[in-house]
Amino acid sequence: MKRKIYLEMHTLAEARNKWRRAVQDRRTAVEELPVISALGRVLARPVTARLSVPHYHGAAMDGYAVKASDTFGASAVRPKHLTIGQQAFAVDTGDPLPQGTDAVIMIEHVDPVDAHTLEIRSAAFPWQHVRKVGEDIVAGELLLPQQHRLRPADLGALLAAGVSTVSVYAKPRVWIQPTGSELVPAQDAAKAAPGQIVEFNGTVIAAMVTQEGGLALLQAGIADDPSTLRASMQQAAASEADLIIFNAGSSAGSEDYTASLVQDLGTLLVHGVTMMPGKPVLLGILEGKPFVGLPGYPVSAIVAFEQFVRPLLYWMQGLAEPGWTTVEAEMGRKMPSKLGLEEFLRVVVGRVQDRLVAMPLQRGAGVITSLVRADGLVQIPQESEGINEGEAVRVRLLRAEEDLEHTLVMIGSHDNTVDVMASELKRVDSRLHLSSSNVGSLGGLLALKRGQAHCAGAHLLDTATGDYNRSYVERHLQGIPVRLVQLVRRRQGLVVAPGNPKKIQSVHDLFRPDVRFVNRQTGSGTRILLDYELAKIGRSPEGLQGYDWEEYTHMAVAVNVLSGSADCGMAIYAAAKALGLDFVPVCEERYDLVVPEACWNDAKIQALLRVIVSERFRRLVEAMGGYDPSHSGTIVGIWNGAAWREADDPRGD
Ligand SMILES: Nc1nc2c(c(=O)[nH]1)N[C@H]1C(S)=C(S)[C@@H](COP(=O)(O)OP(=O)(O)OC[C@H]3O[C@@H](n4cnc5c(N)ncnc54)[C@H](O)[C@@H]3O)O[C@H]1N2
Ligand code: MOO
Repeated sequence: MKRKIYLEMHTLAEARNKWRRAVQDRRTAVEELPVISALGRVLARPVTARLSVPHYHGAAMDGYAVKASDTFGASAVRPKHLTIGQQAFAVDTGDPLPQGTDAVIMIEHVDPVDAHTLEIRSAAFPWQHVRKVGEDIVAGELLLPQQHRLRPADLGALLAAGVSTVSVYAKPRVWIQPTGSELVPAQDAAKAAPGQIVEFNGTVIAAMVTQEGGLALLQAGIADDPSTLRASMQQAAASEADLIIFNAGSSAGSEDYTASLVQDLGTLLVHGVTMMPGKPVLLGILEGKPFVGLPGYPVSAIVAFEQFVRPLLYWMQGLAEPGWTTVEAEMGRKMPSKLGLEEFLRVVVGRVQDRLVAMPLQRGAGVITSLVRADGLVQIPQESEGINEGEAVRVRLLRAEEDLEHTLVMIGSHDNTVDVMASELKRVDSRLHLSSSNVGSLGGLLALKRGQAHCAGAHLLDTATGDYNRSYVERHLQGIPVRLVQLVRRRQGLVVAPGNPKKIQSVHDLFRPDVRFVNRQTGSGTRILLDYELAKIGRSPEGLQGYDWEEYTHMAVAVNVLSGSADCGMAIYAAAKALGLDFVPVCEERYDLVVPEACWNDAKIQALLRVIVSERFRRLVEAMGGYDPSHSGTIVGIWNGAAWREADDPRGD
């Protein structure tokens, strides 16, 4: 089969219009359902009431049923007497009115004179405290229109009106076919070899189908060779499914045959939309059934689903596509975007000092956790070259709007203890949510300067003093009062092969001719730390084998040690632990929370401070290894915007 490159690309608006024109009028079959199992379903026909409700005149209060005309003239000065059993009949709420009565007097408003007589001090008006026939529902009236989605109260009205079954649109049945020879089932995740990928998009897509009212028919992954794909497409087309989704194999790769097959077996409407993520999405009709090829990258698949599958699931049940909840926020960082591509940016959102701030997360379409962590999505129109820092943007929320009030925005350098903080905050108050965006330590300080975060995480070593963060605060936060709160001390050291075969004990050993080192990139905190350690022993990097070999992450350093390419490298303990390597501690660095004075009394910050001084937090952090939390929560400096004031009271007040 010939390799298929995109047909002409469509803009998102064009593609959505074309799709709407092609499939908007499709409806699923109509089925008859018992009312008790019809919650959330959409009526295919109007429903009229079979019975009136109530179907008899009934008492609306506990008391006595009377004929109103018998009570006329009663007053406080001229009370009237009624004979029980002849003029007044005891009734409870809901009882039918005895023959000849037309009103109820509440029990509180009658005075018994004797066993047979009541005294009343005011007249009853006709139909007082009576639920008349048909007060609620009149037999034959329209109870609910068609295309109405049933809610709990609707079910009650239907049953009361004598309607026990309803005609509803069948849930759209959605065939979901993950494709790719590299896929392995999730239960074999631990056995996946390089090049093999755990199949999870199928589950994500099925969950979205369920959430939007469809019925997911999730298939096991299949190899993406043309004959297997063709056979499974034919099977899907012949099935009971109303809509077919194939996942992956949508782009231009040599194994991406889906587009050609759809063209072969049906009609290809769209292949390629100027959106990101989701560009290679494919729309067509396969033997009369709508067909959507969702891209393989998980974020692309989700974004494309929202644009093309979600509306169809509603149309198929006769509903318009519902809108999204959006809020206006201020963009925390400049985000350039490609002209001609509609971009969907994942952001964290929180209210900082009365402004809603949106901070972008990772952009990669393969990063599923960017959607796990995101509070919202910002759509950058294709005619825009990006968003400037401080610009107002519309954010489509992925969480409830009121959650934003309980979101603590943390910006700066990431560390594993931040995750412990986040989960502990939730434990003490399930509403509290820590949203963090990793922009590096310095980026965090700059965000504080712009008032865009409740706190920042920083570990900036001043090589002149050996102290952390202070000189950087002095330089970058002039006029912005902040407090430095120690979060943890974190161990940095030499990652070595298991058993430390080269007996590397300290940075002195890095100069041995039999030791090959792997370094971190210039400007990284760890590189600054190494240089600092070398300076402390009076050595220049000269003669250190591998000093110029730069890797960009702690894990990349550790991987080189694991593979034997290097004998050691400098990294945090967690990186060594993750790969089962040994670790020779070299020094500890301080990781601080930088909290603006303006946020200090914010309830979320106070909750965070309580968490990090807790015994439980210390235990959890200690258990991870490589951390010293013994001074967590200590205020290590109070900066008034121009000068430092020392503080050793752990809570500062
Ligand atoms: N030369 C070009 N290459 C690519 C283009 C392009 O225009 N020209 N487009 C890129 C874009 S944009 C996207 S998005 C991806 C889409 O790729 P496919 O739809 O063809 O999917 P695969 O290549 O098979 O898979 C990509 C990637 O997705 C993950 N994946 C796939 N299936 C699953 C699954 N069931 N569960 C979890 N994860 C899955 C996996 O990481 C694959 O590696 O193409 C670019 N390439
Ligand atoms: O457009 Mo692809 O869907 O980003 O990665």
